[in-house]
Amino acid sequence: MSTTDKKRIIVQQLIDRFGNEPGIEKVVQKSENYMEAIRDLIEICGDDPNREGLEETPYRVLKAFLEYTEGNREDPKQHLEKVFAVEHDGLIMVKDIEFHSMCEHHFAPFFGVAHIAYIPSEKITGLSKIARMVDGYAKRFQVQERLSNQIVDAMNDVLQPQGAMVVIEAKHMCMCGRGVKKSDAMTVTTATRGVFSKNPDLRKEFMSLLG
Ligand SMILES: Nc1nc2c(ncn2[C@@H]2O[C@H](COP(=O)(O)OP(=O)(O)OP(=O)(O)O)[C@@H](O)[C@H]2O)c(=O)[nH]1
Ligand SMILES: [Zn+2]
Repeated sequence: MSTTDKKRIIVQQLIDRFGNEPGIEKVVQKSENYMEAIRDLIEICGDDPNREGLEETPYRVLKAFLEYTEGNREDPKQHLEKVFAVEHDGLIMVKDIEFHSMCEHHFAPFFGVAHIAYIPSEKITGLSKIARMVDGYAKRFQVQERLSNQIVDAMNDVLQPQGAMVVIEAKHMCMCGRGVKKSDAMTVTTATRGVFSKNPDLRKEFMSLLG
């Protein structure tokens, strides 16, 4: 495939993602600048952007970044808005929700699992919708703490439960092959709202359900 064909594909992908919003030309221009910058980066790193394996890399990288940041182009709370009225007074937990995110400091992936629990008031939502909401916040340039808070706030704002809690366990690639190089380090964050903030027994129940 020729370079022109590949550029056309990227432009088409941009149009698919951004629609015909005013500003699309600007996005396309910035994308071209960015792809030139990636070629410069390859040179700065001491390699040849024209060699076969790297020739298409600027396009691949742009495509990959559009995918990593898909969540910027949606409001993840909307997934939760399809609610049901079911009487349930106990804890509802979805655990081991796999996610992949992107460290905003190094543009290195961080990934792991989110465990989410809530005690409803009147509204409950579909279980898969909770996982979709997690993806929407993960697919952005993130830090783990903000991801935890955005998830628990979405649960709290849309479902208005008695309380909600999230625990995230993740591995940060920026701490593995570079920098401090601690490949076994796992980062655990928690965020609580409502009754989970006030009641240590509920937090214990959450933790015991995690096993
Ligand atoms: N709190 C928090 N820190 C993060 C997260 N992801 C990456 N970091 C940290 O962000 C920090 C950025 O530190 P800087 O000193 O500005 O960057 P750096 O020189 O590349 O740091 P090193 O990684 O220590 O080499 C590092 O300590 C990372 O471990 C995250 O999700 N939450
Ligand atoms: Zn990082």
